[in-house]
Amino acid sequence: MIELNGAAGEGGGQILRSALTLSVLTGQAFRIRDIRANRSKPGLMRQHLVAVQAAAEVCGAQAEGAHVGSLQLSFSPGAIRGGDYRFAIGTAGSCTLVLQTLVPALLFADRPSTVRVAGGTHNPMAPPAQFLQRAYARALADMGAAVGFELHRFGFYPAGGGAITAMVQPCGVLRPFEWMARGARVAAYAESFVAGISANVARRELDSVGAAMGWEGSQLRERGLPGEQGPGNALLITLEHEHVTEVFTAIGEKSIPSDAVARAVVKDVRRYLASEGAVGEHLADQLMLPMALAGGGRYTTASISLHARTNAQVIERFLPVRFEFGEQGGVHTCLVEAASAYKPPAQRSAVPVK
Ligand SMILES: Nc1ncnc2c1ncn2[C@@H]1O[C@H](COP(=O)(O)OP(=O)(O)OP(=O)(O)O)[C@@H](O)[C@H]1O
Repeated sequence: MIELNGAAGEGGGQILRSALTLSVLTGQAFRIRDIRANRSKPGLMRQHLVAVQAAAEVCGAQAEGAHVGSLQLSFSPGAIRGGDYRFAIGTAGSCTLVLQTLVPALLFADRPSTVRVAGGTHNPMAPPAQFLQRAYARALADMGAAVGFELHRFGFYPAGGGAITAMVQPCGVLRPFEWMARGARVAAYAESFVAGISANVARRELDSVGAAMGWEGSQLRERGLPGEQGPGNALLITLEHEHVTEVFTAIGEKSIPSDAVARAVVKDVRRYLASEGAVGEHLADQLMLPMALAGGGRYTTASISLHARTNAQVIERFLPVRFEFGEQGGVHTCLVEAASAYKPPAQRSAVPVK
């Protein structure tokens, strides 16, 4: 039984999600205490609970302590089964974070899977659906994984009501990959999605982005959505480079002027472009688990977050891998080393136990 402290390091829901994915894959049970203990609403929130329930369903696990507000959880996994799954968060909690818990596990299932999750699709502090479609799926494809994401309907806080489906093909084994430079620019554009609020919001946000970035015409895309998918607003900037695609996001709120929403996303884009790092802050922490499964990999980024370091520590508890972080000339590197790539139980002689 692996014992985890849910308040260690950055102390967020990621500790739980990485543990769930790796428990399903390695067959190792775990117990976690002090889940999100330092957060203003500690313990399991709906999004985390659905991640637990979803992970349990895909492998027939036993879970104790799986209820909203719970600070402790025990999880004993069974064998993973591919198939067609549906989960509903029931609030605007993030669908994408639930999907990121299941997708790496289902890559090693016995057959293809689809997973439809209903809830929030464009939340602050979580990847928006387009991040999964453009940035995350592309990086997984670099490692040999065929994963697609379909956004059926937007879901914004507080109503939720959005839905995304992940389509996952078993990959057999992931291959190590290196993202050391982003390469030449292929495309750059901003999109403002508005649902149930004035189209002027989108226009003002895009005008501000255009002025700040020197962009015009088709680089500034107004995306009006059916009113019943709102009210809500998300401003996204996508940068497609030769080797990496990044998506930067700001979620509009009633109390925040359009100009401030635009400034927030432009600041993140400028920070990324000012660095030689290939991947942005969020992709950096999301690549770590698949890289560990691939048994190797490396990337450069502007800085390594506490979130990423905490994630590395959790991954190292489940897999015989070692993360190393370095820095040269202001560019940070994350390297993962392992004797071999992860293989599902049918292909390996023994479950890797640390
Ligand atoms: N704008 C964004 N674009 C892409 N990914 C994002 C963005 N904002 C946050 N993320 C990702 O969402 C994940 C959030 O993890 P985190 O543990 O903070 O979430 P949580 O479960 O909501 O936890 P908590 O509320 O405990 O902090 C991280 O992988 C982070 O990189």
